[in-house]
Amino acid sequence: MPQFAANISWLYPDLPFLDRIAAAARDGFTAVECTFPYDRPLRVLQDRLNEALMHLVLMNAPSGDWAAGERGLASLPEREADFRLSIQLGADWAQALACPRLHILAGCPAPGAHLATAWAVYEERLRWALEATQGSGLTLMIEPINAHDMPGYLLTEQAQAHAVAARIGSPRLKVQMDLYHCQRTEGDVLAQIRHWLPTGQVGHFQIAGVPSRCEPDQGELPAAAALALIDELSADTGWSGWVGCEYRPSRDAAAGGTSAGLDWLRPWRPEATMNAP
Ligand SMILES: O=C(O)C(=O)[C@@H](O)CO
Ligand SMILES: [Mg+2]
Repeated sequence: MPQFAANISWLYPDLPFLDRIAAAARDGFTAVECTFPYDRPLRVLQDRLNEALMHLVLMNAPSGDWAAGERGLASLPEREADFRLSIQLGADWAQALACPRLHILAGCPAPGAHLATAWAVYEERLRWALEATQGSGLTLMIEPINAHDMPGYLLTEQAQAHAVAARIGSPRLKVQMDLYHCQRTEGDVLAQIRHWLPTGQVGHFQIAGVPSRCEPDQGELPAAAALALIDELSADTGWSGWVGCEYRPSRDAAAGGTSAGLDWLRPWRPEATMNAP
């Protein structure tokens, strides 16, 4: 059975960030993931995770000036010092929160930038990050992201990410396969899962409906078939990661919010005590 993590940067939007951990626990989740936890007190975050008996399974390293349009620093030649600091800070927080996976966003090279240089910088920075976090137990993640949501983002296709991971060749560098981005960019998501999961280079899945990015069963993503395939291939290959629920709930609080929209998850968690009726 796939294991599911609630992405608390996206789910439970009607609650304060820290309260989303307990809300996810009430809905039967045993793990959460998030994007950027850095503006909350670390100690409070630790306490909330412990109180809810919740694992944090994925977070992002700081990714530059988001408000100014930056989406990671890893491929930006002029941001080397800031990139290194972001990895050190991200790794420190991940370790303090017992989070085993740290996503490093590739970044959006400036319009007109020399792309071959951006790719070379990206690989060199990932190698540096692996070296810098050696002994931490952290797995570093790279995620192809679709160009509708993140115009200009360097890493858009599964094959690009897997080629980078294969060239670097570290068991601590894995691909974060977000089925929403994959379906929007490349389509044929079942064939993509069948192709890439057995490589051993997929370290985490994420899921959302396409194209709305709402509940996974809304829209064109074959969510149930994708999860069944992950289940089947996990049994064949021994893959045992998480599926992050990274979507924008379609129901507002008056209509039951995130919890009421979790019906799509019910077949996969028969043992869980889910709030949704
Ligand atoms: O946008 C996504 O998809 C993610 O997984 C984020 O972590 C990128 O910020
Ligand atoms: Mg994602």
